Amino acid sequence: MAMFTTGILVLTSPLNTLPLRIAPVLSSAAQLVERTLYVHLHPGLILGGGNQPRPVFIPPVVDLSTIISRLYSNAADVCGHLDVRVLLTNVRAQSATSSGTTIPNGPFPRPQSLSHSPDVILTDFPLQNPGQSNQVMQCLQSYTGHCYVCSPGLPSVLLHPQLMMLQETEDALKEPEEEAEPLETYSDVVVGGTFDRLHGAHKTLLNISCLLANRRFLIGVCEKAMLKKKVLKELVEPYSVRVQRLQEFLQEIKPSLQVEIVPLDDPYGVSVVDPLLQCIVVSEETRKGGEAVNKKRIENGLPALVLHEIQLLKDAHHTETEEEKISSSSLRSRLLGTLLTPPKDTSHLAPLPYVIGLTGGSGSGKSSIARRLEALGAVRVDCDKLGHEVYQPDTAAHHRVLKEFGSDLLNEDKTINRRALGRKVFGNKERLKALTDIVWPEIALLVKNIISQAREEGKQVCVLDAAVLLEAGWTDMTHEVWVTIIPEEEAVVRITERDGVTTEDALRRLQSQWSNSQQVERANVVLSTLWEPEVTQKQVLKAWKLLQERITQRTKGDVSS
Ligand SMILES: CC(=O)SCCNC(=O)CCNC(=O)[C@H](O)C(C)(C)COP(=O)(O)OP(=O)(O)OC[C@H]1O[C@@H](n2cnc3c(N)ncnc32)[C@H](O)[C@@H]1OP(=O)(O)O
Repeated sequence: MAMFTTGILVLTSPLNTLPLRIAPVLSSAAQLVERTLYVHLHPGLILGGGNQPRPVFIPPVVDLSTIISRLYSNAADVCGHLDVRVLLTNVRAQSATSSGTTIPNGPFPRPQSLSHSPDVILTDFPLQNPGQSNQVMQCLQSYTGHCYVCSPGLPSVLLHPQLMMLQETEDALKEPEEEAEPLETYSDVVVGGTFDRLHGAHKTLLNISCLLANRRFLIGVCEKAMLKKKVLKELVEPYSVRVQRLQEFLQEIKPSLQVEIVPLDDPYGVSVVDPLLQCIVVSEETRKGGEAVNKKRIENGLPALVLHEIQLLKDAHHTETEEEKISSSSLRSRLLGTLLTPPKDTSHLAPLPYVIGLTGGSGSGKSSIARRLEALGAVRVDCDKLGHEVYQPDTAAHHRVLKEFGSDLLNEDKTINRRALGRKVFGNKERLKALTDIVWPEIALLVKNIISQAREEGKQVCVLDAAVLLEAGWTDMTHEVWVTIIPEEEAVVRITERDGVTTEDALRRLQSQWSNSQQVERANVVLSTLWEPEVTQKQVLKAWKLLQERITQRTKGDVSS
């Protein structure tokens, strides 16, 4: 059970033993800290050795970048819930300052204030003997207080007092430590990316870029035009949110850097015109993009950038359908079926049956999801079908539709030719509105009757399977809105194959409905039928399980109030 919200972990193990210690140290830290774990690197720091150690600048070396990757990769494996941030305030190339001039490193700056105030200090420093513990903790508090703004008397915890670890360190120290290989650094460094839901791989890229940059760090962040091909693009966080997260992260990681964040509308952005840039940081996947940037720079008469490649982090928790690397697409797909935004106030509705308004573009698989929910116990209300019922001959709607759209719509058996009616209204906003003004109130009455009947029968959940629930303003009838999405190209293929209509007709129909993004904005839960049926089923089971928990919580609340 975690006892603290935010911790600072001061890592003191020498660079040659640190890699082995990271995973156990992070696991121990994760048992104490529940939200943010700042990591301060000071390899070889001696605590409690007589002299009070002071923070000093340490040079960027190749091993340090390996440690950073290892830290984020192990953090993703052993403490995925923690927001880990490796602080580089104390890492500086000998000759570099924030202005880029070449003077030797000055004194260590004033203590840095952190956005989350720490409530515990942790260290991997091994005790020489158990009696030394108080002295080491005092030393740790004083050292950390010189680096970061901390409240006085913060508790400190020694994570590895075990003799076993001490032995291991001593053994390692007996081996001659190799001279650390310096890392080539640059005044101006650039990276590009979407940076959706900042994860360990992003943080590695950003931290290593900060390690490489002495003066300025330029980041191109993908705007809408660059997101078209992304999986579940509708769930990508808004540009402003992504930028704000980056700014907050980088401000803490290396406050001395000049950080510039610019929108990226094409794969190159300013990287091909900025003469001051020296290095671009890429991954195995984006190396080709980096090479393309250099080609353009040379065409533009600018020097090529050094390509610094970092390794992609593996995602130990990835499922069969997800990518092996840590990726934002996997994070987005894990959101499917979960509650993205809490339900609005629905005190005007009877608490049960709990009504889910399930909507989504034509061909998005909404009805197949509704049937899966029905199999789990929900009452399914098929609004398309109810819509067809209101056209029955000798009903008010039948007469009004013929009056409005012409009697040429009549089949021989006096029923309305819906396909022909569809051709008249889909793609023509005014005509469609004329139709829905007639039929929506009628369909809504039928829906309300079914919900009342479900209530009388003691049913817990009703699912309104309604293609244009949001457009019709029917959210007032529902406790939650669930939206199914698939890319438009896929929807067109499904519609043409299923309904035997042309691509143009399919597109016209889709354009008569709200876009995926507009629907997702109003969704409490999002689902997608883009993958195999088993994947859809897993999402539905997850959504159903979480829904049951919400309903139980609500009913408990109602009973106790
Ligand atoms: C609020 C609601 O969602 S009620 C349910 C939707 N019904 C309506 O809005 C009533 C108006 N629409 C209609 O009466 C019929 O769709 C007609 C007459 C236009 C066409 O009838 P049909 O050719 O039998 O087609 P059908 O009713 O199966 O609809 C075809 C597709 O258009 C969608 N659609 C239906 N109405 C609308 C509408 N008003 N706007 C946009 N798309 C619509 C349907 O959801 C369906 O797509 P999907 O099954 O992939 O989700």
